Amino acid sequence: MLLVGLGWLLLTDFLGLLLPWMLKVGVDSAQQGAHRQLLLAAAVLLVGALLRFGTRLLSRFAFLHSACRLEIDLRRDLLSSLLCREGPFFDSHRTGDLLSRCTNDLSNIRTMAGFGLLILLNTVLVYLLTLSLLFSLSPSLTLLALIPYPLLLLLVKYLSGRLLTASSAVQKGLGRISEALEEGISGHAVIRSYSLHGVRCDHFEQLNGEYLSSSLKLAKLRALIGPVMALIAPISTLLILYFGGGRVVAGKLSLGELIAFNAYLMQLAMPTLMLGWVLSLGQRAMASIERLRSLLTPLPSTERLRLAAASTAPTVEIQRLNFAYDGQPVLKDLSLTLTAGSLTGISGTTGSGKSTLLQLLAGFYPVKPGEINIDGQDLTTLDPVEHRQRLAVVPQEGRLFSGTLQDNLLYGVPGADTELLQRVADAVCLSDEVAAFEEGFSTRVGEGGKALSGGQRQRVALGRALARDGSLWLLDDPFSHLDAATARQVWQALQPLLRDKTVLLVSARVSLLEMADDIVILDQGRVAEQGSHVELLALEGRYARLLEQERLKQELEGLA
Ligand SMILES: Nc1ncnc2c1ncn2[C@@H]1O[C@H](COP(=O)(O)OP(=O)(O)OP(=O)(O)O)[C@@H](O)[C@H]1O
Repeated sequence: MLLVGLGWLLLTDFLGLLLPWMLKVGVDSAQQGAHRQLLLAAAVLLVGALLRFGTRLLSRFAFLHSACRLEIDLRRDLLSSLLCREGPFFDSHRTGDLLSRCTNDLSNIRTMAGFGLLILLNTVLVYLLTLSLLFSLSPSLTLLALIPYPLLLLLVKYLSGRLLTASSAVQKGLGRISEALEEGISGHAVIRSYSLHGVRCDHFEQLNGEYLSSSLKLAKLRALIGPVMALIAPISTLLILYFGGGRVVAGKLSLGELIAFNAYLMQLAMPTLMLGWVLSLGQRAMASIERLRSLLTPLPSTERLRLAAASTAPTVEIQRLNFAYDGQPVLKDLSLTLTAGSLTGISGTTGSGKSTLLQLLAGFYPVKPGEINIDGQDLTTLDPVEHRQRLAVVPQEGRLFSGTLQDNLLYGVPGADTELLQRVADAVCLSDEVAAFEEGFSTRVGEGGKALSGGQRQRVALGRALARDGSLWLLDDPFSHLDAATARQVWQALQPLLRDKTVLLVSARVSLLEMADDIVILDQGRVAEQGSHVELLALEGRYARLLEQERLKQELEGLA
């Protein structure tokens, strides 16, 4: 597409050369009283102008078309690259900033790749073609006309550095504004309930102020470029008028040639002016490319093992697992074995590292070689995509996606039949509520599932995992939003379906762990107690206390 555009551009610029030449022929013919030649020159001029209109249109369309395709390709690569990133990446990048890169930065690159590139190539072509014609008309006059141009080059060099710095500052500011907007909109309920409307607006005002001052700085620089460059054309014209006029008087140059010379020189003026604009555009695009480069850099690929039998329940061995966020230790020397097809329950104090353990098993954060083995294979050597294909993960806040209940329940198995949908809904005790919705499974859940209750959201997230039918289940407190009776009912309905799976269930409600083959109580990243329900009761330790507390709480709630 670019090559086609370049072809049309070349034709446009060739036709551009014809026009001043016809002016020369016309003026010289008029001076000699050759009426027919004058008419012919005028006719060629008219046809040339019309043709140029067409070729210019086609060249622009081709360049803009290719830029749009580039933007689409880059956006697709960006999303695909973002979705491959692990937990640490998302911990260190803000959503608003990432959104700004996927919108504002891409738009800067598209503008440069479309109009910017068109103007740049046009400038090069016009300069090459026009200069060769100018030289053929009068080499000495051409050299005179070019006197101011080295000044232009120096100016371009000086301004480009300053423009790049100013553009980066503007784009960073835009990233901060997007971030504040994103947080303001998604956190609107908290902001209003804490009456922080004024505070947030003041903060936004401050960010806007910073953005304004960096934008003004950039605008001043950009405003300066055009007028400074516009000075160059008149200097050249002045020199040509004085020295060229002298030659016409001396009879060394025809009037037509002087007029054509000046017209060609004028043709250089526009691209020269546009060069300033392209320069600032180019610097903005360079700053954007820099911001996108880190996101688009492919992750280092290591030779990963293919899974032997991903569909059978695996045995997971955790050996002396240590993990820290930013140097802050969370899991310390943790060792645990989940035998194939067993149910392991985990409870413990808040912040003891339960969710972290699940995230590590899902491969969201890197672990050291040998710390986690699945079916005897080191997790760090496994193909992450294949590893995740056997997972059924229910995170603490099971995020739903805009769409219908059906879309969400079958999210992991698009295109599955409605029979599966009904089975899944039955298994997570959601069928009665779905039947009560006017539109049944076609009910829209709203952004993030906000049209559903917390308990319904959790059951949809459970159903989504069930439909996926993984062999390693990682459940992170999936019943926390359900009342004790419903939680027990859902868990009892679910258990028979998980019989041949390896399941790790984190639950703050220890009573749900009674049926587990192995129960682990975590405390500050270490195993505080481990055993079966009977063994831990006999121990009369933390587990027994937690169970008793829960029983008393339920009795009190019952009395109330
Ligand atoms: N992405 C993160 N970046 C930095 N620190 C984190 C991150 N996620 C968790 N932590 C910290 O790690 C510790 C363990 O958190 P984790 O969520 O694993 O605990 P938990 O046992 O699941 O807690 P809860 O029962 O409250 O859900 C906490 O101190 C928490 O502040």
